[in-house]
Amino acid sequence: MTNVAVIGTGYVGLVTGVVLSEIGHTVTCIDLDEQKVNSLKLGMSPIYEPSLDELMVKSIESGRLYFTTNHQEAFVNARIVFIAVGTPQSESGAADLSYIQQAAKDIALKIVNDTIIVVKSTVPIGTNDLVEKIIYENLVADVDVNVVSNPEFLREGHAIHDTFHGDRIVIGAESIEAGDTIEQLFNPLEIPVVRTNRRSAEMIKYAANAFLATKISYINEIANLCEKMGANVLDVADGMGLDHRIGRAFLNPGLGYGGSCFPKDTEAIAYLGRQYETPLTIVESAIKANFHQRELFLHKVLDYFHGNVEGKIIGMLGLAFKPNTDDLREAPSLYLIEELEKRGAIVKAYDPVVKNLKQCVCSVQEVLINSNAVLLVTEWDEFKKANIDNSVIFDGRYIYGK
Ligand SMILES: NC(=O)c1ccc[n+]([C@@H]2O[C@H](COP(=O)([O-])OP(=O)(O)OC[C@H]3O[C@@H](n4cnc5c(N)ncnc54)[C@H](O)[C@@H]3O)[C@@H](O)[C@H]2O)c1
Ligand SMILES: O=c1ccn([C@@H]2O[C@H](COP(=O)(O)OP(=O)(O)O[C@H]3O[C@H](CO)[C@@H](O)[C@H](O)[C@H]3O)[C@@H](O)[C@H]2O)c(=O)[nH]1
Repeated sequence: MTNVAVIGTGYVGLVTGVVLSEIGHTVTCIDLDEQKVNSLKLGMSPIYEPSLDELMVKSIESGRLYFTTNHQEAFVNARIVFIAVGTPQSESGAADLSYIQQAAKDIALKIVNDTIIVVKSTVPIGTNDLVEKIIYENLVADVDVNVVSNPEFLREGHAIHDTFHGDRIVIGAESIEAGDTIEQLFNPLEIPVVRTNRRSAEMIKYAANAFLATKISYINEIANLCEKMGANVLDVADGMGLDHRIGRAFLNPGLGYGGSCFPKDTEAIAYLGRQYETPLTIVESAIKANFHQRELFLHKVLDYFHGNVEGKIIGMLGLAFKPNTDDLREAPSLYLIEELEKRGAIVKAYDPVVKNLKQCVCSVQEVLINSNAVLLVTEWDEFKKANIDNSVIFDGRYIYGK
């Protein structure tokens, strides 16, 4: 079993650390955020993710999972160091690599063993090369370093399940031995492994996310046409999805995609296309269609009130960008709240997990009572069972039947 360090304890770093320790490795997770590390040490996860807390506590108690803010402490025994820091969108649309660059410098200054560095963050093609360069330029100890790309495919809300039962593990390595070591690390998971060079591995991640985002934008445009033509998009999606070449997954129409990945990753790959003068016109269109979908929904609501929502009470069911998470990054709810309040509406919202916005109320019932209209924004199971009979509902996720 191997001694591993993980830099970054967000969705990806924390889940990676917990799962690696669950399959027998000894893992130390590092984060700069002291408050986060203190709560993690007590077995409290800062994010809402089904079964994460239980597994985390189990691993801490078994003595195979540690947390620290001190890189040196984490690296002293580590043979493998994962980088799982954020790669947010910068103003140009490109991925902001400043956290990655800082992590590479931290590694260079503080590792003391021959180490394999695994880049798990979603990064533009060529970033693993950059990480290797930064490390070798700043390396203090006389040690060997290999950099391996291992993009992550987990979904929020299913993170633990996806890590144990992923469709594939992608390992992009220039050194066969380093790639073999990472493959062995994941061996107990018994998930099919795809071996490539580093640049292909980096591309697989962006190409997969952009494809899924495009699939969503595609069905959303079909849904808009269905509405005008008397077709039922859910029947259409079922009929299309039974063709195994298409598949039913990611054909759920609605308000479009949000979250911390699709919006920024589609922008980042589109940016690369422009940078390398190979425009990704399909992805560019998917991005535009996604934004249009939110606008269209907003305009349906405004039209219902003849363009004037001043003083109207608008109820909102769901705030998180999707069910089973508390993540609000790029959530359509935030766009809708801003646009409606700007026009003088009073928004009251209920989400089973997100409780910290000033619009939050305590129950579905509270949303339904007295609202002039109700917007279904996140398809939590709880809302599927709610009695909505007497309300004007704008169903942003097509959950209320065909
Ligand atoms: N969230 C997802 O579902 C998901 C899935 C697959 C891939 N990804 C990718 O994985 C990466 C991480 O995403 P996330 O959602 O886990 O990020 P996050 O923003 O939730 O967490 C990143 C963490 O890294 C810490 N950090 C930053 N720089 C550091 C440093 N130098 N040393 C120690 N800690 C540092 C931050 O304090 C933060 O806690 C991104 O590239 C993202 O695109 C995310
Ligand atoms: O048929 C669908 C499926 C999803 N969505 C929306 O798409 C967004 C993303 O959903 P999902 O993919 O389930 O969640 P994420 O946690 O963002 O996961 C995506 O992004 C991660 C980060 O890169 C990847 O690791 C995952 O494989 C990829 O699915 C959400 O707003 C969903 O509401 C739809 O509108 N229709």
